[in-house]
Amino acid sequence: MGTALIYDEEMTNYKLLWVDPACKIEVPERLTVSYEALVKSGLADRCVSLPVREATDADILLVHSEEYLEAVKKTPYMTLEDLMDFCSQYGDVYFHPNIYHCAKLAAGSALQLVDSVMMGKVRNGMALVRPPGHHSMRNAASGFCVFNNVAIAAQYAKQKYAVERILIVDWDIHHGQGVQDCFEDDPRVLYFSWHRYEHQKFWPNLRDSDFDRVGNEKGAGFNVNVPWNKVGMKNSDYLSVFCHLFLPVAYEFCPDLVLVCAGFDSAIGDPEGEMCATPDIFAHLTHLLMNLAGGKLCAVLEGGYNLTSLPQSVCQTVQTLLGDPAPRPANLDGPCLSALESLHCVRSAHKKYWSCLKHAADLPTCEVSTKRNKVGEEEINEEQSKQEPVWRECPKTLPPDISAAALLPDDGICPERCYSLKSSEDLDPSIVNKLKEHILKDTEDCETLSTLSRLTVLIDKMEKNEIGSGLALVKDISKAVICVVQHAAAAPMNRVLVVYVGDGVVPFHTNEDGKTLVVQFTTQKSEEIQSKYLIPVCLQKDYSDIPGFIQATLSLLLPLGYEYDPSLVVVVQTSGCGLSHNVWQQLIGLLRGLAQGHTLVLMQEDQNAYVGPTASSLLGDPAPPLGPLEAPLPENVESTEKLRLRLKADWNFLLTTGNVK
Ligand SMILES: NCCCNCCCCCC(=O)CS
Ligand SMILES: [Zn+2]
Repeated sequence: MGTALIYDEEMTNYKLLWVDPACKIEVPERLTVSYEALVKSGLADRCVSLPVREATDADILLVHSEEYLEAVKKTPYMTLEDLMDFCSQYGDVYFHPNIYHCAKLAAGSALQLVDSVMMGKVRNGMALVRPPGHHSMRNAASGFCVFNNVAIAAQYAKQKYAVERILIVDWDIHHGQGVQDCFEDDPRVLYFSWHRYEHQKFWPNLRDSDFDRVGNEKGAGFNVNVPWNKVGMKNSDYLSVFCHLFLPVAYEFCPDLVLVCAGFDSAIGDPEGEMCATPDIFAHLTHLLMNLAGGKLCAVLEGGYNLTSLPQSVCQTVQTLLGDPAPRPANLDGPCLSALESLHCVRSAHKKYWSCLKHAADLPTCEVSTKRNKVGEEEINEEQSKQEPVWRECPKTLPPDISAAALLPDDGICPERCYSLKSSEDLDPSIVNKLKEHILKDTEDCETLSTLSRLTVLIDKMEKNEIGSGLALVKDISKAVICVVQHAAAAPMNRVLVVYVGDGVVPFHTNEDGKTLVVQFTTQKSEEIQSKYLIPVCLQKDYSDIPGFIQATLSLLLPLGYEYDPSLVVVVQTSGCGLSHNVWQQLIGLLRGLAQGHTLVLMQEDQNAYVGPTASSLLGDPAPPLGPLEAPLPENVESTEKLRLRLKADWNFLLTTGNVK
């Protein structure tokens, strides 16, 4: 199934007709540069182009009042001074004779996305629209927004498709107070928003945007606000909030549909956001949401005012929706202190509503710590913040010709869409000799020889990005792991993350050079941590505690993986670990966001039941939903938390609170 793209140049046919400094950044070129970038990069052609449509009165009345709609209907016939007068009753928004028409198209585009995703015509999609929507209220326009496109889409999905649970992720740099207002007592709509706040000094300057606004009555817990109290937030800050807050809560909620208020004023260079996250981060944010709701994701453009970073961010988002692997994230150095304080506050405000946060630290006793700068927190000095920010544009990556290769026993059936690495591949004698002297000293059995040499061929092709990912069923998994790790780690720049699922001794020791990082999910009690690079995640009894496994994956494995930033991810499943296919697919799907999607899965020969599910995830198919998650086993929460507290001295991404001590 494909990715929908909705765009119509009619939505560029309105603009600011008078002088208003607060509104001058919202220009038609925002849409044209974004769409042109999609065309130029070839991404538009890979999408399913859907036509726009006008939202009807009934659609708009799902969120807005009749009197507001009637008032907006009059604007096409207003004179210039009437229009200016009409705007003065609202904040930071302008009207134009054609904006009502465009606002109906913007809202209608979001509905087109919902229809095509819910009817299974496409897997996901993006709508490039203006005017944006997330600030507009039931009775008022606000912040360049006329109708609340995403809120209308959510109400529409509930009404027309009886969708039980909808997640709205608002990564725009402003708080979508219109969305919050619409759903704050609705437990069927979970709203995530981060936003520049600066202790209420930033627009829209609302007390209701702070972390303690968690929703009302039945909706308590279903409104999650992450205030950024400083500018200059970076990729690490955004990823930390996803790993330690948004994703654990989203997986517990288990939405049937994900809507994204895709504003890109949270990217570097934007005059409103003044943040430092680079456009490629949106590939990761999109990727991390794509294994929710069976991949049903509708992204609707909100803000984004830097005409260079906006198109780059839009391309990163659409390319990921199409299934291309995300680029390796550049220099992640961990969350800043201010971000950690915000994260700490939000997690403690929500710990009573979400079992995945039950263990979260309580608010710091001196609540003031979120109100003033911590001593020593470096201030972005004045002239530095005055300079025009520059960033390296992410190199255009074409997806590899072969997305996934399978290395199976000769009688194995290669899953469709997978390339089969047959044993007929002529064995390169140099590889064979190297293997003989290094690994296969004694045994001469040619089957192992053939398997191992094909594995090294596979790794070389992945390194050259000729093949994206691979799966192999092998007889002797220890030998295979040793061979793969040695071969992959040999190249100087390479780093290999080995995710070991199942008991048994890891068949090689990780030396302190950091070339390999092993994270082992095991049911055996772990003694002290041997090394920074061999991390035993101990899950009690078996792997039946799915919430516990997911919690460890999201808040331990993923942050470690992002900080380690491997060039290859090797996932090893030893037999009998009994992980359910769906959980296994979530694990593979999430890990695919690392190493530019270069994931190699090694399994014992007797596990060909996992071949299909593994291939599906390696090919970028969304993993099936797990269903709403119960509370993880207390002993698993405890052991994972203890491990995190022990490791956070070495790994910044494991921090979740401001008191970094
Ligand atoms: N009144 C002082 C100037 C503040 N500027 C606010 C502009 C609204 C931004 C809305 C937006 O970007 C939608 S995503
Ligand atoms: Zn915005």
